Amino acid sequence: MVTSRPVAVLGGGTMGIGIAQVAAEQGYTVRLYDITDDVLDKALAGLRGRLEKLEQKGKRPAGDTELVLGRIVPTSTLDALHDVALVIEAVPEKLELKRAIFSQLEAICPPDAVLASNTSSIPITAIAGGLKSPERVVGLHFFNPAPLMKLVEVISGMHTGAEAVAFADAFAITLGKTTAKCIDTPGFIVNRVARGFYGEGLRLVQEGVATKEQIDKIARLGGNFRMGPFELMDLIGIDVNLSVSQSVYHATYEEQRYRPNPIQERMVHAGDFGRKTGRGFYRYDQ
Ligand SMILES: C[C@H](O)CC(=O)SCCNC(=O)CCNC(=O)[C@H](O)C(C)(C)COP(=O)(O)OP(=O)(O)OC[C@H]1O[C@@H](n2cnc3c(N)ncnc32)[C@H](O)[C@@H]1OP(=O)(O)O
Ligand SMILES: NC(=O)c1ccc[n+]([C@@H]2O[C@H](COP(=O)([O-])OP(=O)(O)OC[C@H]3O[C@@H](n4cnc5c(N)ncnc54)[C@H](O)[C@@H]3O)[C@@H](O)[C@H]2O)c1
Repeated sequence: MVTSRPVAVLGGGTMGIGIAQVAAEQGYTVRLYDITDDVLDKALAGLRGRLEKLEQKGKRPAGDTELVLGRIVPTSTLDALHDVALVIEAVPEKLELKRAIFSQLEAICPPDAVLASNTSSIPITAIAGGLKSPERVVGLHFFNPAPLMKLVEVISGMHTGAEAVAFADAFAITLGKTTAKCIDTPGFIVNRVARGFYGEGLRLVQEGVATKEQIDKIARLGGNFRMGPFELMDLIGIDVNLSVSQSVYHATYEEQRYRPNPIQERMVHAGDFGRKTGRGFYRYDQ
């Protein structure tokens, strides 16, 4: 462990709950913040269900579920973050929302706390812009599902300090992750590389070349990907994926190869966000 003080995770959605889980598994006390107690209850009930299942299968030691959950303290007030050493923000991929939260964090958290964002694509420099101490803002980009994926990108914004990078990097390593340091470039590394995977899959469907089912199967069997692009977009969240596409597109001064696809936009309008809403490119039991 890099600190005995609590760490905070902001947002108990797809990513936040997974990050809270891995931190709690390594002994960190986690303050999990979300907007309502109801959202927090649902997030923790989902985590309990997943942990209990693994415990029943003998994949985790008896009593482990209670131990891990006991270290996650839910809160719907930001003031509860007054004693943390590190914040990992995982709220929706919207710049204005993130900026508003970071400005509150700066006033509430101890002056030495490192403020990290799990953003997929928003420049760390833009999240830190306007803060009094941008040197403590860093990107800590986990991958979905956070408990299983080994990589974490550690991103330096224009004014990120070496101490914040070192602390965030060391923290991720204590979670058993492999880190990749990178500068604040649109989509960082993985999301930049992956734009073609989703974008070309969507174009093939639009052109009537193949169905989403065929493309997913071919990607799995012919490319040895764990999931095809449509299965993966459903896992990530169509809303999140669209935001990432928009963000990379705008950050590259509208390079055509990154242009978001209207199929994604229509699905977001319809509320078909993928696994988390039960319907995306495929249907899921809720
Ligand atoms: C957009 C962002 O900025 C960046 C990103 O995150 S891009 C997305 C990166 N992620 C990927 O590419 C994921 C690719 N897919 C996969 O790795 C796998 O398909 C998968 C791990 C999601 C599911 O695995 P799969 O074998 O198909 O299904 P499943 O049998 O349900 O799960 C396998 C194991 O993972 C566990 N698991 C699945 N989802 C989990 C979750 N959310 N949390 C914890 N454990 C999970 C299951 O419990 C199961 O464990 P067991 O074998 O010990 O019983
Ligand atoms: N989904 C992915 O595959 C993935 C992977 C890596 C990084 N990310 C990034 O992580 C962040 C979160 O993504 P997600 O997929 O977990 O989103 P999500 O939609 O699943 O969850 C977002 C959570 O934030 C909460 N929230 C909304 N407004 C809030 C506020 N003002 N304060 C606190 N919480 C608030 C919501 O209630 C929800 O629980 C985004 O920046 C996203 O780009 C996502």
